[in-house]
Amino acid sequence: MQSTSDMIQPIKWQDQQLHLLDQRLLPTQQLWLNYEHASEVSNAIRDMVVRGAPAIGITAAYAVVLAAREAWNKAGVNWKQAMYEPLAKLAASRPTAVNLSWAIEQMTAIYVNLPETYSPEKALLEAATHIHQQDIAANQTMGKLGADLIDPDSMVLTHCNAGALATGGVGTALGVISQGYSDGKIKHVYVDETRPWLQGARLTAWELLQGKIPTTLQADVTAASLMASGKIHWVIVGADRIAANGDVANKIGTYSLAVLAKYHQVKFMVVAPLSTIDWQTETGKQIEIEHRPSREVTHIANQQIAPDGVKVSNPAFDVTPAELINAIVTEAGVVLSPSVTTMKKLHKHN
Ligand SMILES: CSC[C@@H](O)[C@@H](O)C(=O)COP(=O)(O)O
Repeated sequence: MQSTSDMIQPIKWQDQQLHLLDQRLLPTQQLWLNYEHASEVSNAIRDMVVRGAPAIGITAAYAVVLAAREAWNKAGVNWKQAMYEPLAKLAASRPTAVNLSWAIEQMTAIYVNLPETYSPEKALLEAATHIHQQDIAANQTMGKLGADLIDPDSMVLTHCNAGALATGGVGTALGVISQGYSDGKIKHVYVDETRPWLQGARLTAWELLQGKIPTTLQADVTAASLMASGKIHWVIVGADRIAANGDVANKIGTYSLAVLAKYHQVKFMVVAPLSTIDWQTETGKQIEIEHRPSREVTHIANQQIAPDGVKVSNPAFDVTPAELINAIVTEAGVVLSPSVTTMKKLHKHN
């Protein structure tokens, strides 16, 4: 499989520290930041040093290890109580990507059963590493399952960044695209720049070029005329949270692409691990949408582009109704025409 991730691994645990590739500076600078304190990792997630739902979940799992070490050093046998505050801050760092609370729940389920009388660090590091490895394996499986749905010589459009930078492995949407390219299913990828944070221009275009996959970057507003020209066969995106009925929260602009795709008879694929499915949330209407600072819209690369004092709306995500989606690809299988009923086949795997 042609991989865009041979050189890209945004999250590393080394020398008892968490190392994150600062995604705010890509593609022009590659700077690694080191973390020893859980509260600093919470700030890193909030400030988008690391972003993308699965990557946020993996980072959070390692942050729980740091929180446990600090709790043990500070409170000794009372370390479990001392975990509450740092984990509450971690859980609040970004609200929409469910992988964050999923990872904290997985780690909590481990630590509640650990003895109080010795350091929890080793056991929790094993659990965090397992979450990381699981995501790498899920990416590989999803890549194959998604690529199998695509006809040879297809052209695809992707939005935001759902690649190696957003996950532990080759990526979700970009995992399918990499696999599809090496299988001869995909011959060209169009990438939305993804205003306002420009994940597409800064991250996805960079990853695809490293994988030597033929790529065209375009302004988000180009999608309609591109589809009308007949050049796009699939839109392939990731997800931040999938409700039990198959509604999908993903980067703002995903919903408009799904509406456009329906109108132009272009197929629409969502690729996400099981950790992105929130079975407690019945429909997309209940998903909390993060609103981010105005400055992301009024400025580009620290350059002001809007008048002082203008009112700004900056929702980071939108919800695509299940009825606009042709396939949800997970590591446990593909759900075609997602709905409450068809999604049920995945539930037994969670
Ligand atoms: C595999 S990542 C899927 C999503 O997390 C991705 O498409 C996305 O919307 C990321 O948003 P971001 O705000 O950059 O964290």
